[in-house]
Formats: sequence, structure tokens, C-alpha cells
Amino acid sequence: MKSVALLPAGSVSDEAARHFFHGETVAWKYHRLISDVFLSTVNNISDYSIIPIENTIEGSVSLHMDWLVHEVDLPIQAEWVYPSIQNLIGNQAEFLNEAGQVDFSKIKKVISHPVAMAQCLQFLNEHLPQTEREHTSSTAEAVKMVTKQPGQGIAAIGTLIAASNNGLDVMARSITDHNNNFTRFFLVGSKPYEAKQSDRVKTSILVTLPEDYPGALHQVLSAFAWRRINLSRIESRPTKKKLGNYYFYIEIEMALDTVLLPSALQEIEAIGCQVRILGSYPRFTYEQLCN
Ligand SMILES: O=C(O)C(=O)Cc1ccccc1
Repeated sequence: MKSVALLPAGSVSDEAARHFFHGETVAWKYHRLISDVFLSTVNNISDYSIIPIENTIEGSVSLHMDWLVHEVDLPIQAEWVYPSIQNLIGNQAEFLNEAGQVDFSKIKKVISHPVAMAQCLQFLNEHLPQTEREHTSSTAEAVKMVTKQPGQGIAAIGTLIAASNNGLDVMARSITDHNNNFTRFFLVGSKPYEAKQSDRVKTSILVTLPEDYPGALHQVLSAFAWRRINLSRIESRPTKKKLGNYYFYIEIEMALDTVLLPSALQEIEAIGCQVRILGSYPRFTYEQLCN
């Protein structure tokens, strides 16, 4: 049986994980912090870790991306997307007005994971403009914290499962600013994931440019361009070694062993760039996993 590390039960990661592993037998290892989710697989306690990596509204989850790149060396084994729907959760009785309706102005503080909070900014600005906001390590953690501090006027943003797991009320449903709100998840670990096949394969690499080489990024991109290799994402992040030094995270729409790709990577190395392969892995759409 596979063991899989992830953020706590009732988190968006938990929902997304059940969707991905539907039909497989899995031992779930829940962790409060994403660092412990990574370390569980690094220390061979789990076969894989599940990492939310990018969101339609918020973009890259920088903390998770930085862990993947700087702190661990765990290849990406699969990628899938999952729609995250957020809800305003609390003990409704705390916030009722005289007419027996929930009065949002009675909420003193809203807590949630920063990505979930960012997905609901329009709702928060419209309905809870003055309310204090605080970040937690996951949406599931936020919902649990509400039960630990009863009568303090705290509400959380989280999943319907977390509300029901903690015996709390859903005070507003589906409060994300856009319906088309998807999160991309990575499955990372040293064993290839072979239980499901996909005809769509991607390769993720990190490229560090040589210093003082004018036009280096242009040359990197042209190594892909003239071979008509499709890139679907390119992002720069600090190397953390020196202010102004960046690496480029690049997603390529083909498998690493596809004829043209190794020669493109050799060409990039020949310019003096460092190339690190983060993984070559199947990607699954939401629809593919639903069938
Ligand atoms: O906090 C959670 O529930 C997570 O799994 C992280 C997250 C938060 C918001 C959107 C996607 C993933």
C-alpha cells in the first residue's frame, strides 16, 4: 500500500488527494506544516508528498515552490488540477443578529491559509472590510482553531468537509472570487507513479544563468523555440544566494526522453547555464480524473 503525506484532513489538499487516488488504497499521513509534508517523504516515512504548487487566482505558492527547489531533492512524479471551493465557516450562533440572521459585522477575525484568503479577497472586502485577517498553515487548521477558541468571534475559510468534521456551520458557501478557480498539485517522491497513465507528459527544469552573460535568457528560450518545443510556464525566483540572482523555473510540454529535448538541454548547458531536472511526469486534467 502507498503511503502519502499531505496537509491535514479536510484541507483542500486532502480533497484533491482523494480525487487523484480514487480507487487506490492509500495510507494517509497528515501533517500540520508543509515542511513536514515534504520531510515525511525525504525521511522515507511516506512514498509520496502532495504539494499545492499553483493557483489560478494567486499564482505560484512561493513557500512550497521554494521548498521543492531549495530544501529537498524529490522528483515530481505526477501533476493534476483540482477546483478549490472555499466557504466561510464558524459557530453561527456567535454571529446572529436580533432577527436571527448571521451578521458578518459581528465577526472579529477571519483566519485561513494565505492562498485560500487570496482567493476570496473580493468577498472579504465587500462583506468583512474591517475584519482582522490572519494566516494559518492550512484551511483545515484554520477551521480547527475556530473550535479551540469558542466565543472569540473567529471565523475560518475552508472546505465543507472541514466544517462538518469540526461540527461548525457554513455561514457563506462558495465565496471564491472566480468560479474557474483551480489549484495545481504535484505528487513528489523518488518512486515513479505508474498506477494511472496519461498521454500528456511534462518536464520541469530549473535553469541558472551564467553571470554577466548578456542575452543568456534569450539564448535559453531560443534553444526551445527553434526546435518548436512548447513551454507552458516560465517563472523567475531568487536563488537566495545573492540579491539580484535568479533561477528560471521552466515547464516543457514533452517528456524528457523525447528526441529534441536532450539536445536543447545540452545546448543550454553549453552556454554555461546550470540545468536541474525537477521531473518528467504525467499530468492529469480534472476531467481525466473524473472519468
Ligand atoms: O490549506 C489547505 O487546505 C491546502 O491544502 C493548501 C491550499 C489552500 C488553498 C488552495 C489550495 C491549497
